[in-house]
Amino acid sequence: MASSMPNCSACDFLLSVFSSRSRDGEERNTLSVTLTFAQSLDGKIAGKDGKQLLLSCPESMLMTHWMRSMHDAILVGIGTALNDNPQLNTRLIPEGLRPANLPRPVVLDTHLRLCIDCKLLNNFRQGTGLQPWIFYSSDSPEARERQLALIEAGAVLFGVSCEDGKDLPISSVLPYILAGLLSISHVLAELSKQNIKSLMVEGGSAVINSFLKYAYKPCDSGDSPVVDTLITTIAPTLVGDDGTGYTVGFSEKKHSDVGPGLLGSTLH
Ligand SMILES: NC(=O)C1=CN([C@@H]2O[C@H](COP(=O)(O)OP(=O)(O)OC[C@H]3O[C@@H](n4cnc5c(N)ncnc54)[C@H](O)[C@@H]3O)[C@@H](O)[C@H]2O)C=CC1
Ligand SMILES: Nc1nc(O)c(N)c(N[C@@H]2O[C@H](COP(=O)(O)O)[C@@H](O)[C@H]2O)n1
Repeated sequence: MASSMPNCSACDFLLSVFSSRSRDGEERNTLSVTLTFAQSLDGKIAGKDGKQLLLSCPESMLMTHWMRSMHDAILVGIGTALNDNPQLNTRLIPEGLRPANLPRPVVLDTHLRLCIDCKLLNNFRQGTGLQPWIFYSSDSPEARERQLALIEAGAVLFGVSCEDGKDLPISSVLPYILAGLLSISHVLAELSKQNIKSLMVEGGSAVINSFLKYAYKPCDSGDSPVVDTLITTIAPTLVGDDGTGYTVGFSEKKHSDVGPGLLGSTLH
């Protein structure tokens, strides 16, 4: 893939970030995870009540689409799927340059709330997107109905268990369980089983929190950290306190290869 990328600032930036990592991934033969999102200077990824914001400049949006083209699958949470109705495709790459292989859309949707007429399913039905993979964890009769409706609409479903919150203080366990957060290690293990070698995680805030929580901690099944690469787009704007942000901080552990890149008006 990398060899077919044209000379442009977005591609140069991505090649500089990923060239060493792909060698690592090949050697380790494991799933590589990129966590990436756009934020304001004051750390917000969306406006009040989750209002979708265009934080990336055009150069940075193009970089994001090139980055999508370098991954086998793109993951978002159901909050983002319902709020933004994203396509998670590579349509901003000019047609002659756009790689033929499309990334697989993946949604973490504990209670199977995805709309059957969302763009992800519409694109699949129209032949312009891969079948979305939905990870869920519900066994109620209503969930059974939703399963059938989503399968009929074109989704592929994977049942996984939820995080049990065993590392949390006792007072936080109940709200955590009620939130129904799927086990990230189980989701990643299933994606690996399905031959996904590279995963790009785009958000939203709860999903970013989950991946930051696990970023520098080994999964149950392996020794490597879950997140291999973190790319944050920082837009020169302020959203304010009522905006939506992530709440989990970054670990103090030393990071290797930290570096900035400027594309258009945004820093990465
Ligand atoms: N600026 C950016 O780059 C991006 C911004 N966004 C924004 O994020 C907002 C949506 O964020 P949220 O409402 O927090 O929704 P989200 O997209 O993070 O989805 C959260 C939901 O996913 C489900 N889920 C299942 N397993 C989970 C797990 N292990 N960890 C976390 N969630 C899990 C739960 O039902 C949870 O409520 C929107 O306003 C959207 O515009 C979304 C993506 C990127
Ligand atoms: N890179 C980036 N910059 C922003 O300013 C954004 N708001 C986002 N949002 C993410 O992109 C999804 C929309 O994807 P499509 O354009 O529909 O393919 C949105 O759901 C967020 O995940 N990203």
